[in-house]
Amino acid sequence: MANHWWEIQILCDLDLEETIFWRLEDFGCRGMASERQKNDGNVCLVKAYLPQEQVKLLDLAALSLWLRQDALLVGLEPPKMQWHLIDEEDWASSWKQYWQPQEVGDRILIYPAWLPVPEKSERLLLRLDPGTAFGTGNHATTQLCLEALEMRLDDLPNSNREDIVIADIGCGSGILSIAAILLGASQVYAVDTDIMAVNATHSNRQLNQISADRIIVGQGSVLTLPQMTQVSFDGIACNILADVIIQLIPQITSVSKPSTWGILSGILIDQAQSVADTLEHYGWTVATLWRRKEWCCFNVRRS
Ligand SMILES: C[S@@+](CC[C@H](N)C(=O)[O-])C[C@H]1O[C@@H](n2cnc3c(N)ncnc32)[C@H](O)[C@@H]1O
Repeated sequence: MANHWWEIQILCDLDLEETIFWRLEDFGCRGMASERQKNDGNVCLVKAYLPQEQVKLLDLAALSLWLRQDALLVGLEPPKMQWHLIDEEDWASSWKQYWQPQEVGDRILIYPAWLPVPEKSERLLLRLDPGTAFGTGNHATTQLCLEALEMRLDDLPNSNREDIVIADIGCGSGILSIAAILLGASQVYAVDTDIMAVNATHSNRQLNQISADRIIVGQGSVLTLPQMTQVSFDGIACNILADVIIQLIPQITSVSKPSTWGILSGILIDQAQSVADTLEHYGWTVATLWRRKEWCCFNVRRS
């Protein structure tokens, strides 16, 4: 049976675009795009997609109500929202039209797999077909991780970088694993509880012509890592939600060594304190906290 996706279409005042993106992200949408209307530059059409089984009709109606309230609160015309089901194939092609190459940080260019590879690029080309897995590089939480990885790895001399082994917990499309290799890390062990993410990471590794012994992927979570390797991790990247990260901190601690650093993202600013408290309890120091929109990313190290 074909998988179906909700396509949500929202016609709104341009000033509401940012708030609507925020709501849609929070709602769990994967793949969002916005287009200015040709006949009125102050109006845009936002489209967002999510798997059918993820929400019920009632949830969509509630979302529509929130959007209405958000608009009324700031004195703007309420947006017009409609939704319908589309086949997975249509979802993939609708969404692919909108996803464009994107520069992240100083060195990386995320590049959709279906576009022809540019002959020359001053940036590291990270080719990606996320399929249904999370991790296109559009999301603030992923961008924060990519920038943090760049900073961590660029700070090291080349000779040291070649020995760096990283764990990518919740690898999604494999975007962080691939970025780490492009930035010079030696090996990445990537895990995700979702088999679709594991498959996406495998195929994106191949797409980027990275050998299978440099990105090793497994289905599972932190405690799967010691079954995959005896090597200790120099760095850990984990972009999941705060509640999950808090639960995983003891396990993350158990697979790290005294010099391990960590990049933890997917944390809403309101939840930062409870993550920081748990980290401190397990002997981690928050070196820096980076913010983008309502999200933050912790750069941590063992005390
Ligand atoms: C927000 S996505 C991050 C994807 C990618 N790493 C990125 O930065 O864009 C979170 C991923 O974590 C996975 N996940 C959720 N809970 C997990 C857990 N307890 N252990 C491992 N992976 C988990 C999800 O399946 C999802 O693919």
